[in-house]
Amino acid sequence: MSAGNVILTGFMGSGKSTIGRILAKELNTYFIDTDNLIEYFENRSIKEIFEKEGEESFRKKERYCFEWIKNNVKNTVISVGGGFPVFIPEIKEAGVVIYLKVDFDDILKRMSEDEIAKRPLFQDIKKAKELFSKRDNIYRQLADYIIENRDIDGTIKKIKGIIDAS
Ligand SMILES: Nc1ncnc2c1ncn2[C@@H]1O[C@H](COP(=O)(O)OP(=O)(O)OP(=O)(O)O)[C@@H](O)[C@H]1O
Ligand SMILES: O=C(O)C1=C[C@@H](O)[C@@H](O)[C@H](O)C1
Ligand SMILES: [Mg+2]
Repeated sequence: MSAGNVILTGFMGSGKSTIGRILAKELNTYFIDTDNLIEYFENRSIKEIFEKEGEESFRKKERYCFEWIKNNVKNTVISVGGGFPVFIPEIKEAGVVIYLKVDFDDILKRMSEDEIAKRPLFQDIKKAKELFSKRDNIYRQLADYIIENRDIDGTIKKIKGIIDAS
């Protein structure tokens, strides 16, 4: 990867973690997932953080993560949490931002019950859908590139094209 970091954004279940991990391997570079990083630093799950301390506290931890990444991380594929760009609109300062846009119904089809259980803001499907609609605009505005409704291979191919051209 020639330039700095590649940052994947999008709603819960849009594939940021899955795609990011594969992409980093294929590019032979580093991979960071902010949700995993927070769980590692805290030695507990996001679900537990939300339950014990609430969302606001989680967002502070994301902010800390962002500052750390901005100051210390280069040439890395970074998958951020679904709300990360919403609460940290300066996200572009840390790299090229790619929004993985997937329709809500497709997200629902691909998420298992176990995966839904790990996501505190996905417990009520109606509320999750409203959140999805509210956030789409924000993701779009903060993205350098948008990739819509592709399978895993197609998404990775597109991202590689973006990296090669930049
Ligand atoms: N392009 C894709 N096509 C089909 N299924 C996918 C695709 N990308 C990811 N998946 C599947 O969707 C599920 C959720 O993906 P993933 O955990 O990567 O989402 P995420 O964007 O990181 O979500 P979160 O913001 O909650 O961390 C996984 O089971 C994954 O295998
Ligand atoms: O969309 C969100 O706000 C979230 C998405 C997940 O990746 C986690 O960061 C957490 O569950 C919150
Ligand atoms: Mg993820």
